[in-house]
Amino acid sequence: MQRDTPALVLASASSARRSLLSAAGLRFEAVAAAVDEDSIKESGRAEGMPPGEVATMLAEAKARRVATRLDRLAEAEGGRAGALVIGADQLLTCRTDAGELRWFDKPRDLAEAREHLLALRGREHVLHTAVLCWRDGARVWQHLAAPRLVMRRFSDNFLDRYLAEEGEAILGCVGCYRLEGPGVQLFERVEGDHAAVLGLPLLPLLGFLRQHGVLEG
Ligand SMILES: Nc1nc2c(ncn2[C@@H]2O[C@H](COP(=O)(O)OP(=O)(O)OP(=O)(O)O)[C@@H](O)[C@H]2O)c(=O)[nH]1
Repeated sequence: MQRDTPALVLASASSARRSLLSAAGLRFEAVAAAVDEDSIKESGRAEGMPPGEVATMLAEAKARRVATRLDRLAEAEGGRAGALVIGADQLLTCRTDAGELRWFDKPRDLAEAREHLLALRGREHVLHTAVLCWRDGARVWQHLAAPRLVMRRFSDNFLDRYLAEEGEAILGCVGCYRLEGPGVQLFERVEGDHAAVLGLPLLPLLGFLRQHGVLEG
């Protein structure tokens, strides 16, 4: 079980990430990171960075932003800084008929979710899922997973029913699905760790937390 060590913080507003850590029995604080993800993504893409590197850069920006804020607060109150902060990010890419690599963000509304799902139908996409730990002003660990998922050629009627059933719940999901829910019906094949699909490569993270003394071996 977790020892009384420096606080563990998840720099994320993602409910799936929070649920995964809580279900694993970890005690932590969740603090949303106010970073401008779009501009970081655009500059990474403009420099020709691969999606996994952009996801890692975003995960680090989130962890660093929250860690800096918490350390400043702790110092201002004469408390102890040095929380271990977890950052994560997930990017979706899919190759188009023309062979281009299209990057997908979370959908802004259900109409855009429909457009995304039609573009992903019958194809393989990759979820570039980065997780990173930050402490005392430095990156202390990182991991990148890249699960590959193949959507079946579901019918338009199925898609209409799916969107009506799931509704806004999928707007917080980069692929417009919750694999742990009805979203699983979209798929022909899923290769990779389930937790990584949901947004947090949990097993490698738990391994680091044990090695770092946050969890007992
Ligand atoms: N419940 C669920 N969520 C998923 C699934 N696949 C992707 N996601 C979510 O899609 C989101 C990916 O967007 P990100 O930008 O990485 O994270 P976010 O939701 O904006 O949250 P922050 O970490 O605060 O940036 C994450 O919240 C993932 O948990 C899934 O199958 N199920």
